[in-house]
Amino acid sequence: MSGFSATSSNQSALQKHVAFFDRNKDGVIYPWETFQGCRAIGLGIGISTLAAFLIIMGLSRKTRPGKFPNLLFPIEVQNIVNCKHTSDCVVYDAEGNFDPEKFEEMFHKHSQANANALTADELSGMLKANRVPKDYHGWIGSWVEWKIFFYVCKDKNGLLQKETIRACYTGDLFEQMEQERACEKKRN
Ligand code: HEM
Ligand SMILES: [Ca+2]
Repeated sequence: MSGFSATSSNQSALQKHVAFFDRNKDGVIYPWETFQGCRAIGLGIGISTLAAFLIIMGLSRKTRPGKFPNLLFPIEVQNIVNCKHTSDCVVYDAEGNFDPEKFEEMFHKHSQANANALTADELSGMLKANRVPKDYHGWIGSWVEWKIFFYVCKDKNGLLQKETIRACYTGDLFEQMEQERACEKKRN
């Protein structure tokens, strides 16, 4: 354990974004917790398994600088900022805080059909515009994050709403989705 409470109020937005996947709130995210978190927000078994493997194997080492590799692939929530990549939207600053100005700028630049939502085409355009030349790792990272996000969170008109995107950045979204799913299950 990292000695860090995953629920502390001085967490950065990026720490909150990932803390949802730390199911037992001990500050460390294991592959099975990523799987459970993905299932809790409604992803299928196949994609949740794939996400758990890819995220954990890609990010674990970066959050454990100087530590011996661990085959359980733990991700330390405290150090998640080390996993930031390039070719992103720069809405998370270098410390992993949410930058409201950059968020508005992103919408200003890329939402055309609707002021408060992105279409699939606008999203693709944004990903292309963010690409730093030859930064293939960053291209893939951004593509996977945004395409899964769009697929899971688009509304019935095929739009990704601005407030949904804001909640993804601030770390509230996954919690909301889990609660909504739980309510739906109760109703049915
Ligand atoms: C299905 C679940 C998830 C979705 C849909 C998702 C989606 C996103 C999106 C849309 C961004 C913004 C990227 C940008 O600004 O261009 C982001 C950022 C990020 N996410 Fe997630 N995420 C998920 C789960 C996770 C998990 C489990 C982790 C790690 C434990 C993680 C780590 C990160 C990091 C490190 C960033 C910052 C990237 C950067 O600024 O360079 N995400 N995510
Ligand atoms: Ca944990």
